[in-house]
Amino acid sequence: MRSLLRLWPYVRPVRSRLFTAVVVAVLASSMALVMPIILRELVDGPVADRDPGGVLLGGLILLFVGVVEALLFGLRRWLVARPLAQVEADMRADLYRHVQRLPVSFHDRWSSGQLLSRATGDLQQLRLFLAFPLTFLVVNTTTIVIGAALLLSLHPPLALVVLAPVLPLIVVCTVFERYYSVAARRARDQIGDLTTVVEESILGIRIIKGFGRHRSQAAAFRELAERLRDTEVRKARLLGLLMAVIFSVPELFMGAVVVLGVLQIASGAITVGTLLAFVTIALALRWPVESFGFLLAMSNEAATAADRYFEVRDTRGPVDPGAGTAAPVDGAPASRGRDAGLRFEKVVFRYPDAPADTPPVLDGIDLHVRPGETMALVGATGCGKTTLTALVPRLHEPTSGRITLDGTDIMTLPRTEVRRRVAMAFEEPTLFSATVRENVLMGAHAAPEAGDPGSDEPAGTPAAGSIPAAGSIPAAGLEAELERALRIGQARDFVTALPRGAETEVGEQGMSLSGGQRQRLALARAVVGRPRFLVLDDPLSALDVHTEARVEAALREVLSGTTALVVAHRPSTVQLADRVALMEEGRITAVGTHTELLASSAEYRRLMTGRAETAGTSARSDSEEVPAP
Ligand SMILES: Nc1ncnc2c1ncn2[C@@H]1O[C@H](COP(=O)(O)OP(=O)(O)OP(=O)(O)O)[C@@H](O)[C@H]1O
Repeated sequence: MRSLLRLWPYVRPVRSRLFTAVVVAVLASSMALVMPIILRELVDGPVADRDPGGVLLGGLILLFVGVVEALLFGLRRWLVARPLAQVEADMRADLYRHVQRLPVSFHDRWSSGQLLSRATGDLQQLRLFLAFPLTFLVVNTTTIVIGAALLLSLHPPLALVVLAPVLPLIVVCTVFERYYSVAARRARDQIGDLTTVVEESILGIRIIKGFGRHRSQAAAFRELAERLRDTEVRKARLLGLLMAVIFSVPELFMGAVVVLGVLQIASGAITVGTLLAFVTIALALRWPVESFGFLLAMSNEAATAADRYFEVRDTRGPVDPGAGTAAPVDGAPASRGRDAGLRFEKVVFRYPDAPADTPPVLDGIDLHVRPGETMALVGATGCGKTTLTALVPRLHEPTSGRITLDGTDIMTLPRTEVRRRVAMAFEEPTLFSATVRENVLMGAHAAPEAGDPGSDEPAGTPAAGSIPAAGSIPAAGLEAELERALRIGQARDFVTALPRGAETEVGEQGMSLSGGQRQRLALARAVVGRPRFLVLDDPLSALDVHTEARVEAALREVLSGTTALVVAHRPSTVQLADRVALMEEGRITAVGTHTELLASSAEYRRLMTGRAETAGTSARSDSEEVPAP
């Protein structure tokens, strides 16, 4: 009940329709109880008196009552269909919005399948509950109470026999509820796990095919599907048991009533019409009683679905201390002092779910990227480079220490403002199923929405397929900016060659493009808004040498006007930087120019030359041949 009561804020706007629908359903059900009374009058009156006119009239009245019952049930459906579809849509929209705002650490923990199943199956279950069990639990209880009162008024001793199983049935239902809710929760979680496997297999179909893993993948799927099947069978068994009790026990008592009733007629205590009315009312109560089994089961499923839905909704992102504060105006005095640029001060970071006794991923990072400077971040794989870059746009937040943009602590700025100032391109270039233009212009953020201070997402981030907002660039300049960004990403040629140019849809995750093409669009997206700060996580890794050289040449133009932190694995990318920071096991161990570090750091020499040798590109990257930036 507690779980289901939480639906009230969504149900409130449609409460009058829902209430009307319940009243209409009660009226419709009462029609079924009126019929036996008419029947009694018919049998004891016109039928006993052999009056054909009376029988015809009685028949017509019965027909009329039946038609009214059908119309009322139809009206009930009409009343609830649209409002409840709206409730489902509102809940889904709220869930989507909430999930979009939750921090990256939440998404690291939650599988996509669990989120998908909550946004689809669980919400459908809730709509079904509001449309059906909620109404009929009320309607059937009312019908049973009215029916019981009618039976008691017709013949109290027989009525007590019919109603005798009510108490034992309530006990059985309570026990059932306890077991069924456990199985229902397990089934819904297993559906979430299964959805994750299906989603992963579809997204990773190339890898599965490439490695011939379809059999093992199918086996993994089958195992999960069988587990779900077992849980569903358990649910069916529990429901079957309940239904067997609910169906058979009243039936036995019905049999007893018929025998006792016939004896009563024989002794002249009641009329045939009274017994007929009695039995017909008792039979009319059969469905309300029998339906309690599956109504309870559906309510249980709905309570589980509500729990799962609110589990996500109750997850709070970290509070945004900067939310609501006015962001300092760009170019304010602080930005011109010694604090200008991007500065890390004693930054320590540990992933939220990391065991407490493990060392932090970043341990006391002190680094200053001066305004207009490009700093390359070089380090062995897994040393924490990506993690460090993710802290700048506040995808994660430092465990301790601080990061400043032009002297302002990013924790005092609203997230939307941080992300307006900082643009990113990741090694894995994610595109959305939208056009090239929409994907690239995503990087042009709109001004933060009023009343949206705590959002984890920039206000201008569009949903996949929607038209992005581009607030900081005037509409007239948008075309030119798109052209410029595509030119820097060396993407103009291939975009022009696409069937509809920049208006071409790139398909789900941009899979219709090559890895290098996706990377170039992601780079264009990062530079499109002329960001003040640019964070690039090895953004050229998928490009061939010639394209990489062309992109680098164009990128120099952008980098000269921005403060940039660039994760570099290759000497050629290092060439873009003014200085290089060497990272080892979560610490910055050296900072200097490429030449200085080559001369002073054995680890740096190893990374620059060793990488080249294993990659077989020693001619390009041998330390002697890599020109100092
Ligand atoms: N979401 C996460 N949760 C927990 N630990 C993580 C998470 N992401 C990364 N790590 C751990 O943090 C460490 C640093 O990872 P990170 O991706 O920052 O390294 P990197 O230097 O960028 O590596 P690469 O050069 O291979 O991209 C690794 O040990 C990794 O296992």
